[in-house]
Amino acid sequence: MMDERRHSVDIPLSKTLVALRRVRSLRDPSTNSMSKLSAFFDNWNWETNSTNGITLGFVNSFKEGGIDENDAMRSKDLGYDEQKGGHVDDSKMNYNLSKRRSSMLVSGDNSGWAGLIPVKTIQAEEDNLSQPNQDMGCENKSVCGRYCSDYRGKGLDLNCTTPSSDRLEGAGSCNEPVEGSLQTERLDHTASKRKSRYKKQIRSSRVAAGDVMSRISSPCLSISDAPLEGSSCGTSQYGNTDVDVVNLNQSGCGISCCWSRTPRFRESYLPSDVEDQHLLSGEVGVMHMSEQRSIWKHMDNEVTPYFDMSLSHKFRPKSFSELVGQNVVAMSLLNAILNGRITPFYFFHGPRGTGKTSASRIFAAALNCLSHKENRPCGLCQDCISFFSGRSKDVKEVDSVGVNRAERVRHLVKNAMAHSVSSRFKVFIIDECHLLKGETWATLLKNFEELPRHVVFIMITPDLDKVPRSAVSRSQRYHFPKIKEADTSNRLRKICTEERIDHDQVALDFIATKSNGSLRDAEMMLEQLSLLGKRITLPLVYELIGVVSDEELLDLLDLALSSDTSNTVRRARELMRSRIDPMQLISQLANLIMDTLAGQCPDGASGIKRKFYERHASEGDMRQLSHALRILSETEKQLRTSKNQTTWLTVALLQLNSVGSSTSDANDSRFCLRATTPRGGDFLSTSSTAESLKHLVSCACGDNDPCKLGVENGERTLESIWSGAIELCGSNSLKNFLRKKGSLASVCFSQGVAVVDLEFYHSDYVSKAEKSQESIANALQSMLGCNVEIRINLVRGSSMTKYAKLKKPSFSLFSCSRRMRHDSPTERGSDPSENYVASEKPLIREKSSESRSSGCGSPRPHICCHTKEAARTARNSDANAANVGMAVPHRLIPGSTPKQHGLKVDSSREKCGCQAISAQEPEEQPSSFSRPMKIHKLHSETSLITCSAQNNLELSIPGRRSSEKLLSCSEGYTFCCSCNYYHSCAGGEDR
Ligand SMILES: Nc1ncnc2c1ncn2[C@@H]1O[C@H](COP(=O)(O)OP(=O)(O)OP(=O)(O)O)[C@@H](O)[C@H]1O
Ligand SMILES: [Zn+2]
Repeated sequence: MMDERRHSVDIPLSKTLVALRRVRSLRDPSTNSMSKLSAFFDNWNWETNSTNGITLGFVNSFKEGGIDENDAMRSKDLGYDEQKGGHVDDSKMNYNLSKRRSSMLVSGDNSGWAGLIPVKTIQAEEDNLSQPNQDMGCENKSVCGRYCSDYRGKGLDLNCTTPSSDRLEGAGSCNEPVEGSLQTERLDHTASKRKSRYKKQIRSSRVAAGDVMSRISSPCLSISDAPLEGSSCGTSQYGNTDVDVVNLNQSGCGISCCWSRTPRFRESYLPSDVEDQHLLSGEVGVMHMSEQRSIWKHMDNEVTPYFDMSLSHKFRPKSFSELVGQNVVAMSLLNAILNGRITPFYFFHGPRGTGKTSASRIFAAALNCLSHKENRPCGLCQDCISFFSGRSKDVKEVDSVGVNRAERVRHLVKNAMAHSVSSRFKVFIIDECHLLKGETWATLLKNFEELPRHVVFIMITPDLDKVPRSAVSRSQRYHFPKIKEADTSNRLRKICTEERIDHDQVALDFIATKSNGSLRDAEMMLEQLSLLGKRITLPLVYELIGVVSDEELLDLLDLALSSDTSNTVRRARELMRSRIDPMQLISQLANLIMDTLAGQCPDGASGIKRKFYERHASEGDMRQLSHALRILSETEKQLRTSKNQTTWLTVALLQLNSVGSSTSDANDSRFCLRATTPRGGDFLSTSSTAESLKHLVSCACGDNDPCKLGVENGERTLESIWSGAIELCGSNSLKNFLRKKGSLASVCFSQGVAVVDLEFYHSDYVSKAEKSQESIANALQSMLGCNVEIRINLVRGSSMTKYAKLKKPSFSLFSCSRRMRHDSPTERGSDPSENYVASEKPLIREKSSESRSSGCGSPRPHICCHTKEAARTARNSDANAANVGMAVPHRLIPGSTPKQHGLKVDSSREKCGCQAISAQEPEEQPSSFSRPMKIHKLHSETSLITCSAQNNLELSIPGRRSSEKLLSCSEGYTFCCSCNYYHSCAGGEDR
């Protein structure tokens, strides 16, 4: 038509010529007619202009008559400015084109762009699917992969997008014909490049075609089957319930239900919905990616520039077989359908991103699928097509927020009661149903019994506990567990292959690990990484998500477990200063330790990791690691509320090496340092608890004669601690006194408290020390960095001979006198009626019998088993002892006698003036003792002891006066703290 209105835009000549060539190339060589984009380009007019060269004009061939408002608007949108009449920015033009097309589509305006590319033309192109034709203008079909195949699978030979690195170029050549034309100059330069790829593309196109076939089992819409209902497909069965999502398809369709019209932001405003929206629209065959993008812009108030679908939307499963890692659920749901065992209420619950929403849609489709085959939804039948194209009137996704209003839920129920339009089932999918109010649930449940058999509610929630029990108990519940790492990893690999994302498998594995069972999270992470445009490698993943590499982690853990305090601090600070989140670091350390404890070296673990596992396989290491794990878990809790996470994490790391590898039981963190030699010589100085504890650790880790090593280390450490503590004492006289007259005999760590034994060789010194007890305790506390309980012991007979006697190796090793042992009934022996209170067992053992008697399987003699309760009691007891500043007796192990230990036994009590009062009930006999006890009176002071020949029990009498002595008894021998000798007292009678 000559009077057709033309709107012209000036573009540079070179571009125009290339564009012309390009337009020609769009013609089908056989018919010489414009194929895919013919209608579109038929509406562009190319003309020369004397001043501006060639002008590209838009011909409104779809309007008969002259200018109308739309035309004017279009011309404006195209960038034509009559006043200026000059060149218009290409990008602006393209943007306006998209925008305009979008608005026309959304508003149902068929007169303009929507009509430019008749469905028939597209349909015709469908036939050429397997013949990749450059002339069709889609040179990147092969690259487009899933896109092309998907759309073709749906009978929509829409434009293509090029994922990954080819995206931009693809966009130029495929998605945006106009843009493509305008940019052809650039593209032309790359023509040779494209040519070389052409062969590849042909091959890939075949793959794409194959993909269509492979997706036959998926519910893909085929246009030949699809009734293109246009914009007037009837009134929604749901009427104006208004409970639906925002209905962008305002063109009169009235359908307010669709396949993926979830009202949540992430659903509503992401590309898959646009895909769905496009499927919803009457113009299914005419929408191009550019148009989709325009819609996305429109949907997002034209703020967010979308260029592509997110991976998680692109790869949303559309059949049960595509659901990853939910085989049980999928099979169960499918069988329910096949056996006709459908209930009105279903709950899909489980962690986020595990496929609940996808499964609910698949289930809804399968419920109405008309196929007689087992593989449902077939994607081919009438119902599947209308469902997947978003035109199903019987499946509805309900916004849980929207439905929360009373009138809406009533409306919903009313609609549910109505007959389904064309399908067998009327399905309501309510996502995030835990957000429903009580009254909404009440309304739903009130009508539950009356619901027709054809109504199915699928309620989705991540947390079933937040849903009323009354609703849950009436429903079938399907739990969607976290997706296994292997499944996630496989899925990611598949996506990478389809999307041509260059990757290292180990990086994908790591993403799978970090996604915590959420496939969506994994896909999102992959997407982020793919956007970097680099090969996805492990370091890249580390960098993106801020985790520490294996090497760094193991290095740090090794330092922390060793005594290298300064390097531990330095390394930890370095890591956290650079990029690592302390919480993340703790979690990684914990995972590493857990793997080591479980003895699992993951397949594919790095060499360095493997070595670490091998290095920490001994029993001592295991104990150390399990304690480290406890420290980390406590720190993790602390970090959650702490503002200074870095500091506290560093503190925790420093504590890792304080782990009692000398502890025998994971429940008890006690360990002990004990001096074995008389004090004297130069004392080593130490600077920190960690430093002092390293000796202990090395003791426990040593393979050769650990006791000896432990003793030596312990000795050195004690000296260091003592000298350090003395330095911290305020007064010089106290310093001198402690230096000359006192020594540190042992330090026992238990439950964060250090029980310190100090020894003095004269009672005067003891009393002097008692007077300065507070200062000494403070100094030791500063030195050890933890709470301290001190016990001031008198070592009688201050001669070194006596001292040396007490320090005989076999004895001194176990002279941490407050070790607790709570024997099991079998260990205790015959009488189960014996009522054991938290008892303290002598820890003095013969070296030879250590491994046998320790009960914890440890070969280390200074290790024994403790229970928490025993430890607690011991601490109380120790505290009491410390409070009174009394000497603590040494203990004997069952079956041994003092003589065997080279200890003096005083058979004539008169020697020290001890008087044993036999057969006298104690005034404060604890009820827990079932056996009669003997009370011995030593000197004039009353002490309570137990004197059972079989059991070695010691009483802790609450409220004991300071004058009372704490005694112990072993195999009938009692240690008298007054005379420092053992007395025999078996059965209350001296032996
Ligand atoms: N089991 C799965 N199989 C395949 N893809 C999955 C699976 N789970 C999640 N995905 C991917 O994650 C995306 C989101 O899944 P979906 O919405 O079904 O999860 P969801 O469990 O409903 O999550 P939410 O609880 O957050 O709603 C899907 O588009 C898909 O790409
Ligand atoms: Zn079907």
